[in-house]
Amino acid sequence: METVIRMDKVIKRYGAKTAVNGISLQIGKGEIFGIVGPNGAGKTTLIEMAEGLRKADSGSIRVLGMDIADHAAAIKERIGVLFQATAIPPKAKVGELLRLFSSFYTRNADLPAVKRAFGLDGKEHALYKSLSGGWKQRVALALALINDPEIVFLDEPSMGLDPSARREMWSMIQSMSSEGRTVVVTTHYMEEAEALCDRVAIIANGTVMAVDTPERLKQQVNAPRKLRFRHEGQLGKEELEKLDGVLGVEAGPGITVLETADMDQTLQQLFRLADEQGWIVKGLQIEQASMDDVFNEMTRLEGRLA
Ligand SMILES: Nc1ncnc2c1ncn2[C@@H]1O[C@H](COP(=O)(O)OP(=O)(O)OP(=O)(O)O)[C@@H](O)[C@H]1O
Repeated sequence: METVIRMDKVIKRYGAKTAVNGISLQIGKGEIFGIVGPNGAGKTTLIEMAEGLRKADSGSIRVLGMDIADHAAAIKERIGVLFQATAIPPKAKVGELLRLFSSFYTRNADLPAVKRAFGLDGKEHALYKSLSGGWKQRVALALALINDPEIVFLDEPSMGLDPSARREMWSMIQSMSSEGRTVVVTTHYMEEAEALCDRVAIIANGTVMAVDTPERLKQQVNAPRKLRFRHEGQLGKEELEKLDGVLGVEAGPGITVLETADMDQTLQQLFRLADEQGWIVKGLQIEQASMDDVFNEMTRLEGRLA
């Protein structure tokens, strides 16, 4: 895959605070790449350095094959940025905003197509400030595409949106990617990273803790997994607690949940025990680690290293 963003040992300090501490990342053409991390992890600083809005103290950032330190103007022509609501003139009408932002670039998208894509056809005369949060965000996304960018940077695109507006936002971001654009998105929401992103970098304290697909991140994490099953016959809670790897047992009426640190061992021993005691395991479900588990594990690990 062609690399469109390459960061090498990037460092950014604000006085005594090191906000980005030697980050190296490569992002491929057409990827939806997520950057997640707790508050103050350095997400905005990182993304704004790649946009050319902040300067790195050391290391290099190449965007579309050019060094951002030398070619910021040329790169800005070819990237799109999600403007925060506060950066958009509130008394402007939607149509005026689209024309105004178009005038900032020499290269322009097909405006009617952008309006159609974001459902803004009937909204040209609406005042930006009169729109709901979801519609404001549609306008901001349309503005981010106004120069037909190859890469779109979205810093917290679904902040403050309700769940249905958030889902609409996801599908608009997916369309950007299916048009061949690369999308770099920061988020606090692990479920968003999982639903949307091809790969995710988890950052904490200015450092990359892990980069991979959500699926592989979940497989790597050492979080306890759950085994949920129904059973026929009398089963002893104490014996279940003694199985290798078991951390906890919730034995409700008809349903039992085992939390285990060693799924393979627990599974084998569970069936052996059922056999010995003469009861039957039914409807067995294995609950995977979630992206929240991944996030908690990675940030906990970072706390231990810091
Ligand atoms: N302009 C600045 N001057 C001084 N310190 C800053 C500045 N911008 C960010 N910081 C500090 O750098 C660290 C990283 O901030 P940054 O905004 O990049 O993190 P973030 O991961 O985007 O956080 P959030 O999720 O809260 O937006 C924080 O400790 C923050 O206080």
